[in-house]
Amino acid sequence: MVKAVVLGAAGGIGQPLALLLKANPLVTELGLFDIVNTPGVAADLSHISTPAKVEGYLPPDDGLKKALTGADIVVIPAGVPRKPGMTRDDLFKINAGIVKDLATGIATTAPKAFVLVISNPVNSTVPIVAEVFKKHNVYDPKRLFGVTTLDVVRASTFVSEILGNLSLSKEVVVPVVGGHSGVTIVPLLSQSSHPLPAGIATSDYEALVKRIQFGGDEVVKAKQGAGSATLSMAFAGAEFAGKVIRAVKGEKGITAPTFVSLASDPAGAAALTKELGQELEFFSSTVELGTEGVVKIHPLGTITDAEKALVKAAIPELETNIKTGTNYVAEAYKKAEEDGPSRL
Ligand SMILES: NC(=O)c1ccc[n+]([C@@H]2O[C@H](COP(=O)([O-])OP(=O)(O)OC[C@H]3O[C@@H](n4cnc5c(N)ncnc54)[C@H](O)[C@@H]3O)[C@@H](O)[C@H]2O)c1
Ligand SMILES: O=C(O)C[C@H](O)C(=O)O
Repeated sequence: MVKAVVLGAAGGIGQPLALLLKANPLVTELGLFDIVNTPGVAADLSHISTPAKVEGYLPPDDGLKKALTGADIVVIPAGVPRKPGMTRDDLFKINAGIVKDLATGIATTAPKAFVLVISNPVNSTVPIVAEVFKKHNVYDPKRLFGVTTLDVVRASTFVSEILGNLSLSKEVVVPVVGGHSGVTIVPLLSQSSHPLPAGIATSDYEALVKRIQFGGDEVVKAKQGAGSATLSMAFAGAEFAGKVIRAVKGEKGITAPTFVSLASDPAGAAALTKELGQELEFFSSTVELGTEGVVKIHPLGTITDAEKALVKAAIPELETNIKTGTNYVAEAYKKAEEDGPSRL
């Protein structure tokens, strides 16, 4: 039995993600929560002939609590998307509060659930969830993931395009490490399961790296103000959620790059920290998944000088993003204490 819950389920990502989770035969219950439209989305999905029982909830009458009760895995795509000219950090002001409130709901109702954060800026929203869970004394770093799978999906697609064979894209595996925004997105193309053409021009390699790092901008620009990636994100989110579910059900050897706390595997973190040359609280690296979540954080391994430079360039922004999330929760709790009795 697996209950999956989507928070933000009526949105551009939420709806197709809920569809793909409904199509996953391992999901037996699907809880959908949003501030609008979930009863309609749930009624629609409930007619699909797969095992999951679907329920939609809204905020009145404790909808969040009802959606989360009994949750095994919670995926969060709630929040505002970018418009042209915005960075993911520009979303922080609105999305930080949304994610903090939803994390409070999870901490109080489903503290053992695996939590997959899609809401941007991921480099900051994941630390927000961690800090809220710490405040509620329910933090298990092995169970919290920032979803960076879209970067991996893009890398597979763009590499297979360069290799002239899109049908390869399902098989092409490129570790993408670091974080999920601009220069913090670091594709390790030297470790691609399918090497780039021998003698690829430096300018072509650099253009590919840039396209993977800024693939989100391509979609934001093409949507002309109507939002950011939704369908490709739903595909990526369902892919990652599917891996977590399979691992939790006991399948061995499942790995994926994902943005995790380095406290989730201190031994793996020690090796990674040595490679990075400094400590970071969160980092996206290839992670082995198991029944309790993170089993092992893999090191970067052998990488080229160009990739070392990309990793180095990612670190300052990652550090700032992580601090932004952590400080936000500290300040919110401090303010709540000063203001007196609160709902935190
Ligand atoms: N991690 C990634 O790779 C990745 C990829 C694409 C988009 N995103 C991010 O995902 C988020 C959602 O994008 P979208 O295109 O689906 O946006 P959207 O506006 O289409 O949908 C967001 C949904 O969240 C809901 N929502 C708002 N406040 C809520 C709350 N307090 N509780 C529950 N639901 C709430 C809205 O009602 C809406 O239905 C954005 O922050 C976007 O930047 C992340
Ligand atoms: O680009 C965005 O804002 C959405 C998402 O993070 C993406 O990578 O497509």
